[in-house]
Formats: sequence, structure tokens, C-alpha cells
Amino acid sequence: MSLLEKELSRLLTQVQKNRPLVHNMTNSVVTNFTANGLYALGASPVMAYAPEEVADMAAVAGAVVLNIGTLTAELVEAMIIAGRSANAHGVPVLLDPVGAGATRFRTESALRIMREVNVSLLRGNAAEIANLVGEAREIKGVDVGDSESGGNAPLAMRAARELGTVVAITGREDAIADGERCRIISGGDALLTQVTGTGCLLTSVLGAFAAVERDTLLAGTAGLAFYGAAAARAAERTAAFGPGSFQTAFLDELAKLHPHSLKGYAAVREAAGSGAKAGMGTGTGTPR
Ligand SMILES: Nc1ncnc2c1ncn2[C@@H]1O[C@H](COP(=O)(O)OP(=O)(O)OP(=O)(O)O)[C@@H](O)[C@H]1O
Ligand SMILES: Cc1ncsc1CCO
Ligand SMILES: [Mg+2]
Repeated sequence: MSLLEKELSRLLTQVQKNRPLVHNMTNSVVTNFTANGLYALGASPVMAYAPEEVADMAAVAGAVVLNIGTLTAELVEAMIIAGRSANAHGVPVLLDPVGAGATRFRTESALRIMREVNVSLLRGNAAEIANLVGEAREIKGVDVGDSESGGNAPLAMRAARELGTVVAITGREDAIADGERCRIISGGDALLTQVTGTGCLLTSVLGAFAAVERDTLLAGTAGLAFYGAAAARAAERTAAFGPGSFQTAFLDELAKLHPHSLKGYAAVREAAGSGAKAGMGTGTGTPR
């Protein structure tokens, strides 16, 4: 196991041991799937939305995940209350800008949250992140119109610099950047795009890893890699049946994750031009 792979595995064990509380303010489509996915991983989910209670919940959480998938003006206000409380208590805040670019309300709400709350990690698909840095890219509701062309790393680097936070962009390959360093994670399976909320659950899973590790780039890399490995393992068993069977198998594989699960199913490499030292890949080779 490479040094990086050991670090990633250590974080998985931390999540499984500590069972961090993840406070989700998420969309109405994915709440049940998100709670089940977090339980499968070994974390402890809670959904809380009322402006009267979100500051208290955020204060005691390991991470707060804000997801604008089915936003309302009132919900955005409550998210800002939760985010500020998390900031005041040293709790990491993650933002999933679902559908940014599809409507002005979504784009402006995501940008407003980032102005008023210190967001540790922003996770979206390429179209969502592009729209947040002022690059109009086709988005069809909550889905990428045209999937990444030329990879997600350059956009992740640019967004991290301009927005001043760690940015993860997911797709066929994921990229995560902090403005200086950028890593590319391969794994996963296209079946993930046929099950609703796999991106939303991923952001909450990254919250569980951020709860146990202050280095957000490292925590994010671990979450992306283990999530991709679980999906690749589930697809291996269920691709012949389809998305329904895959969804069930994926939850099972999240629950079965162990320190050696990455091998052959997910790989991490440094992006070209990244400030990080080369040769820190997991050494697992090309995943399936
Ligand atoms: N073509 C693909 N091949 C392999 N994995 C993929 C592919 N497309 C997406 N993924 C994986 O699917 C997961 C969700 O990423 P995606 O970019 O689809 O999120 P999203 O658009 O926000 O999804 P949602 O809105 O449904 O929650 C990630 O783990 C990502 O790596
Ligand atoms: C389908 C859908 N619509 C709003 S949120 C959501 C869940 C996936 O992002
Ligand atoms: Mg999404």
C-alpha cells in the first residue's frame, strides 16, 4: 500500500469507529437514500431544517451538508443559519449546488451561501461548478448536459482558486482541488448516473470524511475513492440486472468497505500541473 493509500484507509477506519453525526439539509428526492447510505458507510445521519433548531444541530454535528436540490427561499435562510453556527463551532460545511446554472435562483442561492458561510468543500457535477464560476455550460435540470470534455481537473483548479474552497467535480473521473494541488480519482460506474441522488449521497459521504480529518483535500480524496470503489464493486455483481439491483448492491458495498477495498476498483493520481509531489498515487493501477 502506498503512503497515500494508507492515509485514505486510516480515514475510512476513523469514520467506521467514530460514526460522525452528519447534519443534512438536503432535497426531498434523496433524503431516505442519503440516510441509508450514511448508515451503510458507518456514519450517523440526521436531517433537520427548521430555522428554530438548525443552529443547535449544526453546533453538535461532525459536518453540515447543504444541498439546494429542492430549495425554497425559507430553506436558504435556514441553511445560512446552520452554516454560520457550524462555522462558529469549527464544524466543516459542505455545499452541493444541485442544478446551479439551470435557474437563476439556484445559481444565486449557491453563490450567496458561499459568501455568507465559510464552505470547506463544494461538490458538484461539471456543469454546476462551471456555472458558479461564470462559465455557461449546459445543464438539463440537475444533470450535466454535455459531460466533461478534456477532464475535470482544470475546472476544479480554477473554481478552487476563484471560490476559495476545496472543489470536487464528479463525472466519469472525479477531480478534487484546493487551488494548489489537484487529484484525479477514477472508479465508479456509469450505473451511478441511473440512480437518483448518487451525487447528493456522495456529498454527504464526503461530510462524514471531513468530520474525521481537517485536511479537506485528503478527506475528500478518501471519500471519493472509497465511494467509487463501492460502486465499481456493486456494478461488477449487478450490471447485468440494472439500476434497481445496483442501488441495493451499492448500499451493501458501502457497508462492506474495508481498508483494502480500493485495490483494483479505484485509483488516485495527481493531475498534471498540480503543485503536489508526483508519485503519490495509490498504486492500484487502472480500475475496471
Ligand atoms: N460515466 C461515469 N462513470 C463512472 N462513474 C460516474 C460516471 N458519471 C458519474 N459517475 C459517478 O457518479 C457519482 C455521482 O456523480 P455525478 O457527477 O453523477 O453527480 P450529480 O450529477 O450531482 O448526481 P445527482 O444530481 O444525481 O446527485 C460520482 O461518484 C461519480 O464519480
Ligand atoms: C431529481 C432531482 N431534482 C431535484 S433534486 C434531485 C435529486 C438529484 O439531484
Ligand atoms: Mg447533484
